[in-house]
Amino acid sequence: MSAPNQQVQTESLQAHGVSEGANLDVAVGDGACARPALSVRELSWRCGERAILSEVKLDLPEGKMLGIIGPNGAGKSSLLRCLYRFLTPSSGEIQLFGQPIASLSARAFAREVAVVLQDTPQHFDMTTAQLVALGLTPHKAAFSMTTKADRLAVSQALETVGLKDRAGQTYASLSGGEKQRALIARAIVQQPKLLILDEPTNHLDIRYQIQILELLKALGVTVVISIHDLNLASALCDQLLLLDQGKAVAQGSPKQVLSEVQIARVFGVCCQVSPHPQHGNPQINYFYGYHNHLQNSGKNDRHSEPQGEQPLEAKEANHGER
Ligand SMILES: Nc1ncnc2c1ncn2[C@@H]1O[C@H](COP(=O)(O)OP(=O)(O)OP(=O)(O)O)[C@@H](O)[C@H]1O
Repeated sequence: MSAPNQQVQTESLQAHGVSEGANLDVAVGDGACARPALSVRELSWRCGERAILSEVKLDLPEGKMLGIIGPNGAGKSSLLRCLYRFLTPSSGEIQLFGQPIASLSARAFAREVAVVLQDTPQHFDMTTAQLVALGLTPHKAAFSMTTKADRLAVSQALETVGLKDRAGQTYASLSGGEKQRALIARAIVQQPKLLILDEPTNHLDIRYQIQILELLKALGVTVVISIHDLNLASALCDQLLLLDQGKAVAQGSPKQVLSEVQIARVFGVCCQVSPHPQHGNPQINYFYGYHNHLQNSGKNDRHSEPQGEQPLEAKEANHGER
């Protein structure tokens, strides 16, 4: 299938320094790889009587990017909080390169795992460079001096996220998107084996959403992100884990997870899924005004089996193009 705006798209990519051949590098593999970096076994977390996460399982190969997707309240942040040890699971186990994370000291864990959260830290009087340099802390002895190599690492990380000219500006005065990129630079400096990011594309304009996710992929470390934009997740994540009411209802490659039926069932929206003209992974086009239709037909009854059918009006809207 040829995209009508392919020429424009190619020019736009070239304008951002991406060669035409490199476009195809965005294509996502099936995630099959020998060594699981992260293993989650029957992970459950309860808050009082309420089960927030129920028996979640996953294996993520080294160097791959996993996107955790699901509706509001599905348990995405709770799962991430278990992964970075803010929450202690009620049952189950998390292993990093075969070692239970619960057995690692705080310092060893900080060397292995970097976290970028939605809530920005309160380092109001720090410069951006000072904030990024905090990422070096787990690798340095107490009271040790800042070295030339440290300064170079900070400078390179700032350049990578496009903030080199903000190095001396206070972190507090950065825009929302600049703050987000500064936190990612801090995580890069930390040189983790596992990078966990809670909605890293929040606050970012579309150029930086794409750029930051491509950057995270290019780092070559194992990455786990929670993300709401299903098209972005489809384009750039190697694997997806779809959570619904604390349960993993689908996992695998974007092609395996992002079906019209699954999206209707879990998110209660009607859509058309077709291969993206560039990378071939699912591209989702949402239909508007069908929420009530789905409710009336029971097709977003999350406890019933999917019907595999779109409302008639949605089919008509497809104009037989599928
Ligand atoms: N400490 C807590 N105490 C009580 N309930 C909690 C706690 N933490 C999370 N929850 C509940 O668990 C559910 C899952 O929350 P979580 O933040 O993990 O969802 P999410 O998928 O990240 O949602 P969103 O997309 O809205 O960010 C929510 O209903 C939330 O209210």
